[in-house]
Amino acid sequence: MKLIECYNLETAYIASLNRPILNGINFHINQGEFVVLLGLNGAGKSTLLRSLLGLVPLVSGEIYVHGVQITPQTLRKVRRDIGMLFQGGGLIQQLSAIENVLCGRLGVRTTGQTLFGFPERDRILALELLEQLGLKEQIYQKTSRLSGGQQQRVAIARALIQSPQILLADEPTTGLDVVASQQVMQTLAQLNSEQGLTIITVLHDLGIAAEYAQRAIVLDAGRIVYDGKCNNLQAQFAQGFKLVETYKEYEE
Ligand SMILES: Nc1ncnc2c1ncn2[C@@H]1O[C@H](COP(=O)(O)OP(=O)(O)OP(=O)(O)O)[C@@H](O)[C@H]1O
Repeated sequence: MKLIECYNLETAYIASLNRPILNGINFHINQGEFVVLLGLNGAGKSTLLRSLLGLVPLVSGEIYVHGVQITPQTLRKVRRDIGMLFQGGGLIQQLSAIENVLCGRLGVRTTGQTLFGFPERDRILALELLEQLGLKEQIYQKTSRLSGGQQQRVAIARALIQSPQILLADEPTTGLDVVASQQVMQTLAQLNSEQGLTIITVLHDLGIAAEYAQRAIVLDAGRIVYDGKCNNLQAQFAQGFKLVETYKEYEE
C-alpha cells in the first residue's frame, strides 16, 4: 500500500544555488519500507525529508500521506501519522529522559491537561517506550548526563509516543561512535521489522545504509538520480549515477 506519494515536487529558485533546492521529485513509499536518503552535502536530503512534514513551501507538486494530500487544512491530521528525529536530537538538556519523551505528547494534549503533569497513561507509555529502547536505568536522569547514543534513543522514544506510522530521521547516527551508531540503527531496524514502522532516514555512511535499508533514494543537486536497491552503492557513487534508475519493484 502506498503510504507516501510525491509528484513533481519543486521548491523556490535559490539565487545562491542557481536552482531550486528540490526539482522534479517523484517517488512513492510503501507501508513498512526502510528507505535511506543519500547524496552529497547540499543535495537536498533534509529539505526533502522536511517537505514530507509540510515544513517546506513548494512552488509546485503534490504530496500525499495515506492518500491525503498535504494542504494547510490537512497538515495537523497528516502530522499525527509522522514522527521526526531532527538532526542533533533536539532534546531539552535540562529535562529528564522521561520528561523529554512526554514532550512528544504536547501536540495532542491541551494546556489544561498538562498543567498539573501529564495524564497517567502518557507516563506509563513513556516508561514502556524507554524500557523497550534499553533505557530503564536512565528514565529519570537529566538528559545532559546521557551519552549521545542514549540521547538519540530518548529522541526515538519521544517520536514514538505519538504512535506514528512513519518515522523520518535526519542523520540519526551523526556524532555517535561506531557502537552507538549500530545500536541506534538496530533500534530503527527492529521497529521496522517487528512493528512495521515505515522508516525514511538520511544517512551519510553507505555501509550503514546498505546494512539496514532495503532501498536507497539518491539525490544530486535537488534531483533523484537513483532509486533502487542498496547493493553496490559504493560503485554507483564512484560512477556518478550516470544512469537514472527507478525502483521497478515498487512501481505498479
Ligand atoms: N531556506 C533556505 N534558503 C536558501 N538556501 C537554503 C535554504 N534551505 C536550504 N538551503 C540550501 O539548499 C541546499 C540543500 O540543503 P539541505 O539541507 O536540504 O541539503 P542536505 O542534502 O540535507 O545537505 P547536508 O548533507 O549538508 O545536510 C543547501 O545548499 C542549503 O544551503
